[in-house]
Amino acid sequence: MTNPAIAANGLRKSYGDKTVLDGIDLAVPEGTIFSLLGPNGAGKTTVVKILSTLVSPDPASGEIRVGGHDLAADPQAVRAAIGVTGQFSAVDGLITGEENMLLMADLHHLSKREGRRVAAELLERFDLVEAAKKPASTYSGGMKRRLDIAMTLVGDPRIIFLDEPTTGLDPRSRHTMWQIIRELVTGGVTVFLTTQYLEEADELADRIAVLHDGRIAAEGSAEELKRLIPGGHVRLRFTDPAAYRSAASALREVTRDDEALALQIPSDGSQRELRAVLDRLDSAGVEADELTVHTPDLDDVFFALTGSNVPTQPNQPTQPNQPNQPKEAVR
Ligand SMILES: Nc1ncnc2c1ncn2[C@@H]1O[C@H](COP(=O)(O)OP(=O)(O)OP(=O)(O)O)[C@@H](O)[C@H]1O
Repeated sequence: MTNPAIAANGLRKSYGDKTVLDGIDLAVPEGTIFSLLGPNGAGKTTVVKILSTLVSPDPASGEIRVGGHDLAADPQAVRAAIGVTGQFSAVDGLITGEENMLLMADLHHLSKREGRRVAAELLERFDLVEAAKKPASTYSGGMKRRLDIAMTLVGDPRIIFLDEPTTGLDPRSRHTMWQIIRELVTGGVTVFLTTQYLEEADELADRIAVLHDGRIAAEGSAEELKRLIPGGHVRLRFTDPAAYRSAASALREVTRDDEALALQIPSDGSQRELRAVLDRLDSAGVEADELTVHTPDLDDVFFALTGSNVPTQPNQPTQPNQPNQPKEAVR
């Protein structure tokens, strides 16, 4: 990587005797989306605050460069290169969306005329023209996030930190936000995205780092991370204990769950492997009551790496308008 947008070595941060970041290395190429993934309290916001100069890293940290500038030596240059949105939003609810934008333009020392031009263009781009004259406190969650990003773009940053940009949004707003993020990157911006949602990282990120216990537990593309863990499996469930026992002895390499009367067989989910399983069941004269094919996803990676499930959200983006499906229990 010749010129990473963000490069951090041995990033450390403790509060009192609590170590939040225990020496993490990050390298984010320009014009890519990097996702820092971790559950509540993992330290994602702390990383964003450090990289955006809001909080100092511990002195024992190594070199940190953002936008080519040394964070410790030239924080001012770092601030000029970046935009930050998220949990510590800059939106002022008491004034209108347009006034928020103009205030931002003032902060960036744009002339009145240029400020109005940029504000109008961004309000249009983020579908906020109709709401522009209304107080931001009346905006929906999705509109506030869009206004927040629009305000960040007033300064034309090359690197944008998005701290959990879709937490609490409904599926439609979440998809809009994903589209906005993709467009930012198409325009050459580097996005540093924190999220608790595996699906979001899978959907957007070129590279994903899993933060766990103050360290990066794994890093790679979604595909690389999925390859880190054992392959998929077929799960068979029975209601008749005798059928369950016959199937267990007829099949090879089964993992038994005697309580649930369920069998798990390693499988790549291919037609050939499925047929082999079904042929063996047929030969044994047993029929499963339920058959499910499970291919590994980022959830499995997260589980394998951290031993805990990530929280799911009320409406999963892949199944808009449907209740959340329970995660498969057998692993
Ligand atoms: N100023 C502070 N003083 C003391 N502890 C802090 C401070 N800021 C953060 N922490 C602690 O550091 C840990 C990481 O917090 P952080 O906000 O970075 O997590 P996070 O991964 O962003 O979680 P969330 O998804 O809840 O925002 C938490 O245990 C938090 O309590």
